[in-house]
Amino acid sequence: MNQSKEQRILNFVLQNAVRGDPCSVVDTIDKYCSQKEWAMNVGNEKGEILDKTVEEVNPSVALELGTYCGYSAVRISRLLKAGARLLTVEFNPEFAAIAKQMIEFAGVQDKVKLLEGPSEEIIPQLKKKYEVDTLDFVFLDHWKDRYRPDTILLQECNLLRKGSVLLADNVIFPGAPDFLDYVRKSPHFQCTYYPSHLEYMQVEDAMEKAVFLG
Ligand SMILES: C[C@H](C[C@H]1O[C@@H](n2cnc3c(N)ncnc32)[C@H](O)[C@@H]1O)NC(=O)c1cc(-c2ccc(F)cc2)cc(O)c1O
Ligand SMILES: [Mg+2]
Repeated sequence: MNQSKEQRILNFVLQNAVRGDPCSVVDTIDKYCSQKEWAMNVGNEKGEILDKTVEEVNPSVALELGTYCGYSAVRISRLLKAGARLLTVEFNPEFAAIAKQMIEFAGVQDKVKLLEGPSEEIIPQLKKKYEVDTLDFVFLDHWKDRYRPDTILLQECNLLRKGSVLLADNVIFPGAPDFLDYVRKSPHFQCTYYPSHLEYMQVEDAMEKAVFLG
């Protein structure tokens, strides 16, 4: 049976990146996806906005919604301080299997916990099952029409505290208009807009940062 695109991306990393070096894994995925096959990783341009936000927040507990192949899980976890952890959620079993191997090859498996299932089921389990108190940082990169309901769910589950930072990918393309409307109109969020481009393309995209005010 011929390989999936995600399997081809993983194989290219296994053959060309340096085991245990997260930066080389990130760079190798970007090389493959810009030169050979486009894929929906956050990419290097928006990845630098992600890096700056993670460095600014310096989270002890971070959540990612939408792991895909693990590109941003490796990108985020490489910046985490000792003892900090990233929980990343993916409901497609094929993608989760690829991401697990990507994370292990990069050598960040001790910082990353991959949770397989839909965000709407996993978010309500974070406190009791995954021993989360509150989240310092959340990267939203899953189905774009889930950003708003899952942001509300995070609030309902008391997973956000004063200063928790949400960063959302693709708020322009494919777009998350209801999420933008919600956080920008809410008195509980302070928002910042970061214009950028769709990964590996010259198409306009952007990221939105929403800081929870309590
Ligand atoms: C949604 C995907 C990312 C992943 O999210 C998982 N997922 C979903 N919903 C849930 C859930 N509810 N719980 C857990 N996991 C979940 C899924 O299985 C994918 O692996 N991301 C995108 O679709 C995406 C698409 C584009 C894009 C841009 C231009 C085009 F012409 C076409 C597509 C760009 C991007 O930057 C993206 O991020
Ligand atoms: Mg994205």
